[in-house]
Amino acid sequence: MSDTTVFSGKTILVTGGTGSFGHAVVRRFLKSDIGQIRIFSRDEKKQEDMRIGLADERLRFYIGDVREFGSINEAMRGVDFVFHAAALKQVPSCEFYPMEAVRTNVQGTENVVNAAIGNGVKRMIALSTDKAVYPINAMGLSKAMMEKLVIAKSRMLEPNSPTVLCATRYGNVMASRGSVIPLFIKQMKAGQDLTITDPNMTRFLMSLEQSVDLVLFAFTNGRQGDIFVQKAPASTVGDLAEALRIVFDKKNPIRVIGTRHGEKLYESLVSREEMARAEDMGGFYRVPADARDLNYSKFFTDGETTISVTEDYTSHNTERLSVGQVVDVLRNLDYVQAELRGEPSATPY
Ligand SMILES: O=c1ccn([C@@H]2O[C@H](COP(=O)(O)OP(=O)(O)O[C@H]3O[C@H](CO)[C@@H](O)[C@H](O)[C@H]3O)[C@@H](O)[C@H]2O)c(=O)[nH]1
Repeated sequence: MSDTTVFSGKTILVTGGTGSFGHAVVRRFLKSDIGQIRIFSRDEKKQEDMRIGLADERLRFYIGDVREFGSINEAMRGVDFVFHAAALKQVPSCEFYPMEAVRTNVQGTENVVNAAIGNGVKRMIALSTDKAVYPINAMGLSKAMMEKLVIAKSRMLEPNSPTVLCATRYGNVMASRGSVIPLFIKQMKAGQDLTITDPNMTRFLMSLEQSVDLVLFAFTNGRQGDIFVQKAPASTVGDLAEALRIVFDKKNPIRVIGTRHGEKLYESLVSREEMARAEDMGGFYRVPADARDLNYSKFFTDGETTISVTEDYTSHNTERLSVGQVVDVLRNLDYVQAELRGEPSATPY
């Protein structure tokens, strides 16, 4: 890791640290001369598996729930940097239990932020999703509120506050647990039809490693209340299925099942309203915190002329990968390589 000097001897805390992102970020940090990594999560079994699997004395495990201020506050003592990944992220479960999404994603984040401020943490990066932009499902809505909360809290901090609060947003992580790539592979291997919702539906494609890159970019470049997005290519679901059939040399028929509850034809990573003030940083966009203060004038009298002429940044208008390009991307994924070698359960968590 190139950021060795920033993290030398420091203590970081990862909420939701036993999940896919947690594993990826921890593996990255263990290559550096980090002082201590604290994993904060609810599930003791997953913590035990991680402790045994990674076997590194710099790891510390904290059982707790972001919903309980006391538990996160205790884990935050003496911490320099926080990566806040704990969340309810399944669209259907949040849809059925929206208050559970509020409790974890909104109130839990408030606890994390308050504990970070109270303990003089230097940087706190919260992980959000493209589903928080123009949200239509409870998961996205709760993540949108999480972002608003981070920004509102950051606005209330003194300019010289030792704590900087930021967020990152990313799209679908390829081959993550329960996602469409493992599903299609399972269907192909079982000789079943590939169940496609809508062949023209698009999603941003990102690897787990890129999600770590994004969070570290936010870490290095973040100013108070910033939201960071990494530019990413997209593909249609139809092309993704076709590419997987090529990679696995299968001819399973396609069956169109229609759009599922709570899902969109395409996702937006940056809204039109945000694009009007976003800073293009090459591979990334920085969306600075809305500078309106509590005198409210900009909510009522001072408008923004550029908004109407700007487009949002979506999986429909970003770089579109061809089937051949998706094939190349898939062949590079560890998960796909393991599946091709016939090593199932390549996702360790
Ligand atoms: O049987 C299926 C399942 C999915 N898809 C499509 O494949 C794409 C990706 O689907 P999926 O991998 O399920 O991702 P999303 O629905 O975009 O979101 C998933 O990934 C998010 C980020 O990890 C989670 O928060 C959500 O709960 C989870 O549904 C979408 O266009 C789906 O319509 C199909 O065509 N057929």
